[in-house]
This record gives sequence, structure tokens and C-alpha cells, in this order.
Amino acid sequence: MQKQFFFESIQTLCSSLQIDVALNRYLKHIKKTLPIDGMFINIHHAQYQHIQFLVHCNDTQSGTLDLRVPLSEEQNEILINKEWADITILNKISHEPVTEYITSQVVPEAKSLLMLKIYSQDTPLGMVVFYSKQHSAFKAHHGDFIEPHLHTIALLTAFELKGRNLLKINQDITKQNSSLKRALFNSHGVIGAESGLRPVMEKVKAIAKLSTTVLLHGETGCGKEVVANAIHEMSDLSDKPFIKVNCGAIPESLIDSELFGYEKGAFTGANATKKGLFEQANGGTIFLDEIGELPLAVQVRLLRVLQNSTIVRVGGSESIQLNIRIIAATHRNLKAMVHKGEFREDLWYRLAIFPIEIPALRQRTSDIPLLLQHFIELLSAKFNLTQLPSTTEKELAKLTHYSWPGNVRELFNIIERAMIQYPKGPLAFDLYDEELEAEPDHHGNVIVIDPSYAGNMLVPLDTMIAKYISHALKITGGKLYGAGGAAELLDINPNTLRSKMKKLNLC
Ligand SMILES: Nc1ncnc2c1ncn2[C@@H]1O[C@H](COP(=O)(O)OP(=O)(O)OP(=O)(O)O)[C@@H](O)[C@H]1O
Repeated sequence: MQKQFFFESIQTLCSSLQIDVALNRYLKHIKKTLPIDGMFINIHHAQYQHIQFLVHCNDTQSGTLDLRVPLSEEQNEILINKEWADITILNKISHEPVTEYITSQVVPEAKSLLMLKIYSQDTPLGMVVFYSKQHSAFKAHHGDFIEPHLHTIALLTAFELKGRNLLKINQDITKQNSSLKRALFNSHGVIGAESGLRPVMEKVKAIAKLSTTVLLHGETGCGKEVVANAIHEMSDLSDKPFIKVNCGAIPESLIDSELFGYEKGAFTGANATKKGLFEQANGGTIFLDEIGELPLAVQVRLLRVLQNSTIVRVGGSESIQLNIRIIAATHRNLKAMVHKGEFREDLWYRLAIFPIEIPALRQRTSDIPLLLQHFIELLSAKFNLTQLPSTTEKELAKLTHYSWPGNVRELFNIIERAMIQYPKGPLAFDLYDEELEAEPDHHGNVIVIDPSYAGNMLVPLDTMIAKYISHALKITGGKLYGAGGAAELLDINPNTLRSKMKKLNLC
């Protein structure tokens, strides 16, 4: 009879992986033999000073719970110090005020309890509690009936806890994932928006919603187009056209017709009227990349467009009204070009209303690991790699110490090459040899001169020489001749140094 009871009980306990469903069937079964009105499982989390109820089943209800009953310090201590037997019968619940208090949170009508400890391996897991609404309902042999089921109940409980843990981890990851996606979305694809490009993005946020003309300046490949995209995306024109024009890539003879369009018959081959890029961008944004490459003659016409907000198609006479946001970009020093007469000053004033300087990659090395991860993910999708290749600390250090004359574009190319070579990782990066000139000074010290550090931001040679001489004079405290003087430091004849300084207006 007991054997039969055992097998049938285990069968019900194993009938579902959902603890509430299994316990409900189990309860229905054991109620036929034992004076039980219901059952619950709880865990004492002494360190958090609370009791966690996991599941509660009776005739009318059965379900999992995540009820946490806080305990006072005193109640907590009582439970910690109480030496519970593996099976405890409490036929008058009021004899144990803490247990009565805890039980009353879920079943206030319980009068007698049959409490059994459950273990996961040898670690106490919690307590499975059977209750009756009658006083003195339980006898010692009732515990003996239940005890053989405890392993299975413990297994179900551990499984339930593991499931809850996984669910929690999953929820955390989902939350993290969506916050990462949000961060990426909010930064409109600009990696480093929260680190090295934060000052840039602050300016972008400030200007995006206005119609102000923006001039982006930065070395080649540093992300001018990426930032221009972000400005358009964050503006109220994001659903309107965004037309990109590489001013340096259009042959001079075609620039006018490309930018402003042409009328049918304007020139041989003009078989139909064609809208230019400005007209195509009407209502939206035009991105004039490499603006420094525009020939002076076209600069005049562009200035007219900016001043009047109108264009006239080549071969046409009608003025077409435009409503366009202009973003221009260049890696060149437009102000220096103005001084040299290569760029119109009036156009420069029109463009440089809100300049944004995008720092070179070597000036924001904190972005390199983020960009690396981003490009690895991007390229893994392109190359159909199921596992993202990793790299080593040493290789990452190589990337952060390189001067990146080609900036992010060069980084992308180097990562792409490494992923073709080492698709399973670890990625090793083949950096172009930097042209390091190592020369011993007159004390035999080796000084590394690295002109590539300047990237494309070269200054006139005389400016550099003047800065170098001034620096030497700073070191020597203004002393020109003799031991420890600037001439000795620079290894140059003092008269030659003096005449150079005169020429460079340094004295
Ligand atoms: N912050 C960034 N986040 C993600 N990708 C970037 C970032 N900066 C640059 N890139 C990537 O690097 C490459 C070069 O960027 P981009 O074309 O914007 O540079 P650029 O400054 O406009 O270059 P150029 O001066 O040659 O026109 C592109 O593939 C771009 O997607």
C-alpha cells in the first residue's frame, strides 16, 4: 500500500516541469490519504532578512508566487538559531509565533503544519509545508509518508529556481541589449558618441534641429560623413532627401550641370531637362563634401545660391526657389586657403557659421576598442562568420599606439584585412610601417621624429621651423650662443640661426 502510494505520488510530481501544475496533481493525490488542505514551499533568505514564497497550492488555487515576506531582525535571528528537525509537526501554530506570522501572510486559516526540510545535494534549499485548517491534524506517520517524496520535490524546486534565474538573466540581457540598441540608435550610428566624440555630438545635438549651415572639419576618414548623417537624422528633415555631393570627385566641366541641373538643349547631349543635386535635395539637406576642392569660379555660383536660396539651371533663365539645409565638410584649412586666395572669403563666412571640428582618431584612442568591436560585428555579418573573432591585449595595444593617418577608414581596412587573414581569430593587425626617423642627438640619445603624427594637418614649413626654434629657446632660457645655447641644441651655426630667426620674425 505504501509502495503504491509512493509510486503514484512520484508519478504526479514528475507529471509536469511546471512546479505549480505538478504540485497541484500531487496534492490532489496525497489528500486522499493525508489530512491536508494545502501546501506551500518557501525559502528563508537570512542575509536579506526575508522569506520567499515560491508556490502555493490548495483546493481552490494553485500557482507560483514570488512573495517576499520581510522579517524583523529579531524574527530573522529566531529562525537562524532555530534548529529545525528534518520533519516538524506543529499542531498548534500559535506555539511558534514567527512561523505563525509567516504562514498567515499566505494562509491565515492554517491551524496545523507539517514542515519538511528540502535539500539540494547537501545544502538546505527551503521548506515544504503542508497545512490543515484543523488543530492537531498531523501525526508522526504522516511525515513518514511524505519523506520519500522530498528528493523529487527538492528537484522540482531547484529546477524552478534555476528557471527563474535564467529568466532574470534573460530579462537583464534583453534590457541591456535594448539600452545598447537605444544608445546606438540615439547616436545615429556614430560609434564613440558617448566617449571620444561626445563634444562633437553635443554640438550636433545643439544644432541638428535648426536650419543653420554647418561646416565639418577634420582629417580624411575621421567620420565627417558619419556626423553629417547624424545631423540630418536628428533634424526635423530626417524624412526628407539627404543628398551627398563629393565636390572633389566631379570634373570641373560638369560641376555646374551636376549641382544646378540643366534645361533641355542647354548643350550637346542635353536631350531632356535634368534636375541638379541642389534641386533633388530641396526640402531636405545637401552635404557638400570636400568643399575645399571647389574651383573658384564655382565657389562664386555656390555663394549666390547660399545668399539667394535660388538656383538657375544651366541653359535656363528661371530662378528656382530652394529650401535646403547645407552641411559642408573639408579636411583642408579653409582659412589658410582664404589667405592664399584659393578659397573665397565671403563663401567661407557663409559656410563657417557653425563649425564643428572632428578630432583625429589618434586624439581619441578610447574609441578604438568600440570601433574595433563594431567593425568586427559588421564584418562578421558580411563574411558570414558565426563566431565573432577576438583579438589579444597586445594587438589592441598596437592599434591604440598607432598614429592613424587615415583615421577610422584606415582602421576599418586594417580590421577587414585581419578578418580575411584570421577569420577564426585571434586577430593580428598588420599596420603599415610608420616612417620613423630615428636620429641620435649630439649626446647620442635617439630622438624619434614622427612626421606622420601630423597626419594631413600639415602647417607651412617655416611655421614649423619658427615653432621649433622658439621651443629650443624656451629650453635654453633664451640663450642663443655658447654651451647649452639654442644653436648648440639645434646643431646649427649661431649666425645661421640668427639669420633664420630674422627671416622668421623671431627677433
Ligand atoms: N564614429 C564612427 N562610427 C562608425 N563608423 C565610422 C565612424 N567614423 C568613421 N566611420 C567609418 O569610417 C569610414 C570613413 O568615415 P567618413 O566617410 O565619415 O569619413 P570622412 O571624414 O567623411 O572622410 P573623407 O574626408 O575621406 O570624406 C566610413 O566607413 C565610416 O562608416
